[in-house]
Amino acid sequence: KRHKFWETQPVGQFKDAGDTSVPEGPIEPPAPLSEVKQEPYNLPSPYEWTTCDMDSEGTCTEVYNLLKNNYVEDDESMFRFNYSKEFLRWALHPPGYYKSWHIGVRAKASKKLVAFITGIPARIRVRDVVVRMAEINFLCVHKKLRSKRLAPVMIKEVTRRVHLENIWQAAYTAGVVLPTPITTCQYWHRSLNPKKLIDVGFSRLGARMTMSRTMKLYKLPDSPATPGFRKMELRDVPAVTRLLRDYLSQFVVAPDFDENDVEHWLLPHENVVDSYLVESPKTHEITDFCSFYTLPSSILGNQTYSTLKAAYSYYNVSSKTPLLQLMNDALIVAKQKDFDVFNALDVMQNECFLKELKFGPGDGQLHYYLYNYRTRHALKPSELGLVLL
Ligand SMILES: CCOC(=O)c1cnc2ccc(OC)cc2c1SCCC#N
Repeated sequence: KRHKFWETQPVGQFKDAGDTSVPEGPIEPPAPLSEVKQEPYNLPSPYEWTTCDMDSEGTCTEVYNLLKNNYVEDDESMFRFNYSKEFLRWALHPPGYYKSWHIGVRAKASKKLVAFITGIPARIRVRDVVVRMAEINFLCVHKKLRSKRLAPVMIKEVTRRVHLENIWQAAYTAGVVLPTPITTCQYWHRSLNPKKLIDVGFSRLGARMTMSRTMKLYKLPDSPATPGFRKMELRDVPAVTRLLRDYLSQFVVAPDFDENDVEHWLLPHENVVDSYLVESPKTHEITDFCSFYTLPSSILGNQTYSTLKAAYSYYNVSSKTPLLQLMNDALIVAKQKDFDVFNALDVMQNECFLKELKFGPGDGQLHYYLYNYRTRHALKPSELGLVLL
């Protein structure tokens, strides 16, 4: 398949596949900042660059509406992601973020926001090397402006602004295959509200199954089973950071979270991220942790329902409580919070609970990519310890 743009970029090229003679690491060296293009790339004449201040209520609403109406849909156009404003502010304002990396494109005449792309800084470890990277996300071009080749110039512009901060690597995901995935993950879905998922046409009644039999199959207890299972609080940040850093050290690619990162990414934030831990009733030691983020989707073309309330597995650590039991408690609290479905990728050790907790495999795949960084060979999903929003 021709990738006119990606064949010009420092990413693993399909033609080099299998060539393990090249060492793991950057594909191109950093350039002196004086050699980085100082002015923005040219857009087609009707359009102009804009920097989106997500702390501005008006701008945040414009970004929210652009994504709500034009962002990623599943292959059957049953759902479209509907990231909330609160979630977008959380996702784009981690410690050390750059407003200049929240890039919009406006139509000069109407001043309407017609496209968006973002970066946030992150420290990502690849094997034993911690690399400063940009996590690229929320690339969105208005439906009416597709195939105008806006995406390549937006990717070049965010890359330029990342280079200006002396960062030369990036991480991103896509539902499509580009040169060249470091790994390919599978989505899995655990019904919490099976009747709604059947009514919207996502799930189907199993053979010889009634609706009431199906609802019983997915029924969960009213409260978590693990003694000492409770919401995470600010005072838990140091202990959760230690627990998470130890746990993530087993994976080939994982974030290098410090306490500031844990406070931002994992402290409960209503309608954005929920996190729980197990504090041993006896020793008061924090032994386990689980978390999920809130990402609703618009349900397209359904008379009865307009929104799917979906929870997405985030970072989970089990050191004393079996991961199966910990994740069943996560399902229980997600159901208590009226989520319709609990989604998880087959990354980290998730495989060990997916089938047993009645997750079903999705038909979508998620490909993970690194920019300007070659890994010796592709990873298995179980070697990946990174969840991007
Ligand atoms: C019921 C299970 O499917 C989803 O939760 C869902 C919801 N919204 C989407 C919007 C765009 C979309 O585009 C790929 C997929 C979905 C999906 S399935 C893949 C995400 C997961 N898990």
